[in-house]
Amino acid sequence: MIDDTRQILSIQSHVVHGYVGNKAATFPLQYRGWNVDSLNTVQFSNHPGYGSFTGFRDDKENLYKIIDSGLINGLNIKYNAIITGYLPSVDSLQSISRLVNDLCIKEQIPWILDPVLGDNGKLYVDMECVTIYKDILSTCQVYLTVPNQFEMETLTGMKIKDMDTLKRSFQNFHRSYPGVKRVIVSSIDFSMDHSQSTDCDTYTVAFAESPNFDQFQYFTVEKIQAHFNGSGDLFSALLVDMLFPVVEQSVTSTLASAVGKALNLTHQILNKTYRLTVKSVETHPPSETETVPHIKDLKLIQCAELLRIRTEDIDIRYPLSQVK
Ligand SMILES: Nc1ncnc2c1ncn2[C@@H]1O[C@H](COP(=O)(O)OP(=O)(O)OP(=O)(O)O)[C@@H](O)[C@H]1O
Repeated sequence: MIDDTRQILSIQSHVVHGYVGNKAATFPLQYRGWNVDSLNTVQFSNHPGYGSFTGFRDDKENLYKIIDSGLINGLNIKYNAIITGYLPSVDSLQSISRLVNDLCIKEQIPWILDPVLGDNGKLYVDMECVTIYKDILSTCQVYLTVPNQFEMETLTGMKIKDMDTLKRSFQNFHRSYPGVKRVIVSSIDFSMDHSQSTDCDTYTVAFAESPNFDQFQYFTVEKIQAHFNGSGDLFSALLVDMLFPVVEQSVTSTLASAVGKALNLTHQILNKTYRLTVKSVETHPPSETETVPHIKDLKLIQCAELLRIRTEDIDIRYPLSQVK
């Protein structure tokens, strides 16, 4: 019998309660046939979105030793992919990124980098991390990066207001970070710019790949009227799965089809989470500062059956467009 499991190193945050970071990525990946080596960069009681939390951050020496002496030189593990998310300090971001870059180049491992900087106009890391991420992206070999709109704007130094500025931001990105092969901007909300009379019932998920960052493709996706924690971590985990299916299954041939399938599955999970949370949403309406309900915990366990679907059976439900 052929062992067709794949092996991933997932370097992300951990919460004891809830589903963000490694907790959002591990279960879906395991369910879809991956051996997940999850290296937790922090251990917090819960997502900071709850308003309060306790816990601790691991330091760069520990994280470095676990990867270098433990997993790579100790056990000689060969990974099919490495994903990096939240790293808790400037030091750990710098040293772990260098280590992962060297390893990925030496062993030809695809590196999926989530440049965790912030969301909705706000930085939630030290300002210095922006400089470090810029440095990493301009000097390293990255298979795929998945910034959200705010992160793309921060990394390219320009606001994304419409298709024209989005196009320029992809061009700027490629000029500044030529070693990054693929970029997917996970959710662009043109209605955030109140001077634009765009409809706010949809998101745009846009992507471009080397060598041609002068053109990009995008899906227009219907918005669920809620703010979810962990959706980005879930989406990048599912993307990895769609990009590297087991050899015996039909191979997902294009970035567009991998994005389309990952979006479909993400949305089914978010929709089910929304439905299952609706009762408590009704009893806990959005606060005065929020315009939509804040759903802090994905209902991943209740969505287990959704995760069983074979990659080739997942439809691409959203319209795909291209800008040249
Ligand atoms: N309210 C929503 N309605 C529909 N889709 C959503 C919604 N929120 C997130 N998504 C989907 O999940 C994907 C990833 O979410 P998002 O872009 O918000 O990630 P993120 O900002 O990195 O999130 P986080 O870091 O909080 O997990 C998006 O591409 C989008 O398709």
